[in-house]
Amino acid sequence: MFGFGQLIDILKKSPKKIVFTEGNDPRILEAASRLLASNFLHPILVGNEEEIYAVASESGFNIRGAQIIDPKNYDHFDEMVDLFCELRKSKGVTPEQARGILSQANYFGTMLVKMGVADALLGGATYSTADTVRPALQLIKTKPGNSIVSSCFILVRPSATGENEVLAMSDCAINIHPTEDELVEIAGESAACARIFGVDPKVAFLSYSTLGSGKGEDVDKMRNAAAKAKAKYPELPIEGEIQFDAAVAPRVARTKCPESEVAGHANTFIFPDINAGNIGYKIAQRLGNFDAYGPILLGLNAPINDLSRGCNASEVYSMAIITAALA
Ligand SMILES: CC(C)(COP(=O)(O)OP(=O)(O)OC[C@H]1O[C@@H](n2cnc3c(N)ncnc32)[C@H](O)[C@@H]1OP(=O)(O)O)[C@@H](O)C(=O)NCCC(=O)NCCS
Ligand SMILES: CC(=O)OP(=O)(O)O
Repeated sequence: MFGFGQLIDILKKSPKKIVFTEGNDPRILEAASRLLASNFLHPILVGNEEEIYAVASESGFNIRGAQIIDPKNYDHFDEMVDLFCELRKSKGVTPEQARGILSQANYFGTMLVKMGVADALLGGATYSTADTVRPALQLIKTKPGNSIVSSCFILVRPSATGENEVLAMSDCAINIHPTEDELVEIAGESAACARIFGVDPKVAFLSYSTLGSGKGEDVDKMRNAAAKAKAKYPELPIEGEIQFDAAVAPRVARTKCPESEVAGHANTFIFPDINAGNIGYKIAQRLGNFDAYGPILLGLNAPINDLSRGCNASEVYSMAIITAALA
């Protein structure tokens, strides 16, 4: 069963440094003050020191002991510029352009991870997902063996049995129109992510159709992706194409696809595109009383994660722990 205790235990054995790109956001400062009060995850705040301390003191958060790095007077800035130019040489970036780009906290923070100054990064409290993720895609790149970076939300809600109900939803944040093959990769990565959070994955490739009840290109895409995923991960219970009600409600499953071992019990949901995924996870979060952790980036070569701009300090704290523990 998923509990933050296990992730904190991992960090206690091997404390990590996490960089926050929005160092002067009150939600980040509240989370940083909580992290500083324990000793398993050390925050690095990007921004102007005076400004950060002013916001912290106005908001009543004690951030004494936090490392603050200001791109404007970073000792290793020249070294960072050189490395950036090397990494982006195929794009013909000049040192002057690099200096401008690296004065932005999202690029600067990502380079701190690339240079090994920080182990992990969390951003997106005010930066959009695109602006948080793009530097990572450009500089950190996909893991060997992966063709794309994608993402997963872990949704957690207390259930009547007292155990948490834990679900995984993908890709709600990165790939706008994933292809069949990308959906297969997203499913494999999401199932692996779900397992980390104690879920025994049962994967549903979602659609407006269940096993041929509806027709159309989008139905074909989810059916073909599910078939390819079954062939690629024979050990993984997979169903698709399948509607959400048949995926989660045993009574509906008995009517729509009685033979399926996944239908009625799915817990890892693959959405056809980002429209469905992003709307879907936010409905679960805002109307279904699930806590939503993510987007957790999958297939990226270093632990960097995004926040929703609607996040609160408690979500920042939890996402910081998730990000660093998965490092
Ligand atoms: C992720 C995203 C920002 C990338 O878009 P982009 O920056 O316009 O993409 P580009 O095609 O210019 O690619 C930029 C770089 O990222 C890489 N890239 C783009 N998508 C990628 C992916 N899914 N996986 C791995 N690398 C990717 C490209 O190869 C390129 O690398 P290069 O500069 O070294 O050649 C875009 O897909 C997006 O906006 N997704 C939706 C984000 C969003 O709004 N989510 C909703 C809220 S959570
Ligand atoms: C994940 C997500 O939807 O991010 P935002 O709310 O910041 O757009």
